[in-house]
Amino acid sequence: MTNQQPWSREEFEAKLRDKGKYYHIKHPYHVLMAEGKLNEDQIRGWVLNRFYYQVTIPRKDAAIMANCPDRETRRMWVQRILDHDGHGDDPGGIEAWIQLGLACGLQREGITSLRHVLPGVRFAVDAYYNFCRTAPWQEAVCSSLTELFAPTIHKQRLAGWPELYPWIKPEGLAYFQKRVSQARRDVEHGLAFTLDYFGQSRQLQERALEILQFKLDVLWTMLDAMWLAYIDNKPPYFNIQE
Ligand SMILES: O=C(O)c1cc(C(=O)O)c2c(n1)C(=O)C(=O)c1cc(C(=O)O)[nH]c1-2
Repeated sequence: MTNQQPWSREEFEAKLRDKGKYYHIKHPYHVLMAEGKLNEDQIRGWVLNRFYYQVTIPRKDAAIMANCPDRETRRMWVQRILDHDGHGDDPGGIEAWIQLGLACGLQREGITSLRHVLPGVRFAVDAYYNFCRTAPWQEAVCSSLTELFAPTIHKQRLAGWPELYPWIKPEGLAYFQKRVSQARRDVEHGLAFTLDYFGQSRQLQERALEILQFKLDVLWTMLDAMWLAYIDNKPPYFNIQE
């Protein structure tokens, strides 16, 4: 418990943004990816595993809505579900991610079956889902704020991949293009809400930083599991003789 004065809105925002130094853009797996040093299987492994994150996002957003009695917030939040699941003529982000997989030479069924998802990735993503399902909805809103840092990583892939990974069909990159503006819009709402709600006391502000760190841990841990499996070639049970 702290009885200290809350940080000013600007100071609080700066502290949230400073968490960007722990974003998964800095993880060695992403660093290799951005340098064009991943082989085809390492890119495919990432796409297959990240698919579990993609399909879980609209489920966690639906859980947040179910917990949220505020109609105005729900009216904003529902857009996130539509972005990923699609609506009307828009096939949505999950389908766009499948198209990325196909552009990398994967089969649709291999992606959607989730059979290539590593246990460590599953546990990390499930931890995010369960947090959003069980935490107060205000905390769940705050946990989406890693999206503050997402446009940079999407733009990095859009700029780099065509030259670094010419074997990936360029139409597969449409997901990243879409997310640049969608993440900006999401974060405008999520950040304003967090600054207002968690800005009420120093204790709440510190809680917001803790929640953001938890989410950074989720993203980092997903890549740790992928590193062990696809860079070190030590997937679970690799040393067990049948
Ligand atoms: O490719 C990425 O590095 C990345 C990161 C994140 C993120 O920071 O959580 C998201 C996404 N992509 C993304 O595409 C996405 O739709 C998304 C939703 C959320 C969220 O927490 O609600 N994060 C992210």
